[in-house]
Amino acid sequence: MLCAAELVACVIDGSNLTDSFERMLDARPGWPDATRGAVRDLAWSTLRDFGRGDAILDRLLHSQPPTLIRALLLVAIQRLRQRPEHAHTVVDQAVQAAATAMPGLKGMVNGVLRNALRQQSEWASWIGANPVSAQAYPAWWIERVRAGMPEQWEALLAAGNQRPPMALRVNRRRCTLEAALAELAAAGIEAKRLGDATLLLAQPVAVARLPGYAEGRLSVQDAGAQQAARLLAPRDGERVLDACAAPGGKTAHLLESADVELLALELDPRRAQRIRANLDRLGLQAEIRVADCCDLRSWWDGRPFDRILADVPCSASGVVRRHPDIKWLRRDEDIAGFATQQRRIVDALWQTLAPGGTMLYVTCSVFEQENAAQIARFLDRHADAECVPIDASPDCQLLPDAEHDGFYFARLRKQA
Ligand SMILES: C[S@@+](CC[C@H](N)C(=O)[O-])C[C@H]1O[C@@H](n2cnc3c(N)ncnc32)[C@H](O)[C@@H]1O
Repeated sequence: MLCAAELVACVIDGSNLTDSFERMLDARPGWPDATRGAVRDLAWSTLRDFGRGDAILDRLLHSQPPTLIRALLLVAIQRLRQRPEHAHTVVDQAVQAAATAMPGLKGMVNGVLRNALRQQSEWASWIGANPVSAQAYPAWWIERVRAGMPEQWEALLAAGNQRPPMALRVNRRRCTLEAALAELAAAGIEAKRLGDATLLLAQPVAVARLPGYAEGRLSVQDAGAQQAARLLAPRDGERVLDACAAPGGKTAHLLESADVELLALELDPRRAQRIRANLDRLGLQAEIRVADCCDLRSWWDGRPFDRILADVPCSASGVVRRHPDIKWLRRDEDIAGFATQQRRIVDALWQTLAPGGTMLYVTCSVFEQENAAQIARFLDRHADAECVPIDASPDCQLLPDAEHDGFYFARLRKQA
């Protein structure tokens, strides 16, 4: 419980959750999968519950404790809400954790949690008293989604508070879907077919348990993310640019789909290394370059691309259940910053697309400003661009559900 509280405290202090967890794992190489999973589950569930633990604590605390102790109380309250039948164990674990981290505050933690338990029947009304704790999102986020999707906003917010599904992509160069399903079944892993190369697991499992993963027959990739290669639909012999490529999930899928000449660009050198590792595992080849895709002079040789994947940096609001720290770390004004960055990227990349070529614009966002509004402005600026419909619509906004995360896709064709 203390490790989960440390992760929550890192996020409260402004750090990225995934990076903080990776640092924690690096410092504890011997941790078994079960311990990693338990710490992850506790920290991630606590952070998904944005504002709910605070709504309870604010009624019980008379002064602000140090961040780590507040984080510990949030983790304990989340656990108490999830597992009320284990209340005494949860309180004991929280008190022990406090005794280890800040012995002087052990009594306070004990007192607050026992007081909380005595008033458990009030929790629902405390949480329901304001929209932030009721929905478990910051107020600005609720407003943005409500304005953009007046009919779906509540379902959308609720979906972002669930545990995410786990989907796999079968590397069709090395394995068939049927063979992968049979291998999973033999390993006791239940899965169902979602698409030509997509499997959805009944329950998430540790990657190390996946048969064929190390041998490159399978990858872990959300089913929504797998739509990108289907929609860009590269053909053998084409020249393809993956402009924002790391960690390389979609790069690999494009290379599994057709024999293309692919250039993968990535701004962050550390993240770019992950593209190489992914491609090596899957037996795939591409040119990988560390570059700012907007700075054409630094990387473009002037030969146009037939297809471009622009999987641009974004708010990640469509994958918030996988990255719940973004509810805590993002600010409303950040969204305009992402929109500006996205605009620079698509305007630069458009110059490198061949006449008649296709650029797929992708975000994992559910905010209109980064999606449909961004593309409407792009079409205003570029008279030679048109949207190629996706399933009879000009674009496609996938909302997160039990099968996939939230993504936005717009397929743009340059006039020949
Ligand atoms: C949404 S992620 C890409 C995910 C990736 N396509 C995949 O499916 O695995 C966006 C990536 O773009 C990179 N990026 C951001 N700005 C960039 C730029 N100007 N040029 C190249 N890469 C950039 C980020 O570092 C990040 O790795």
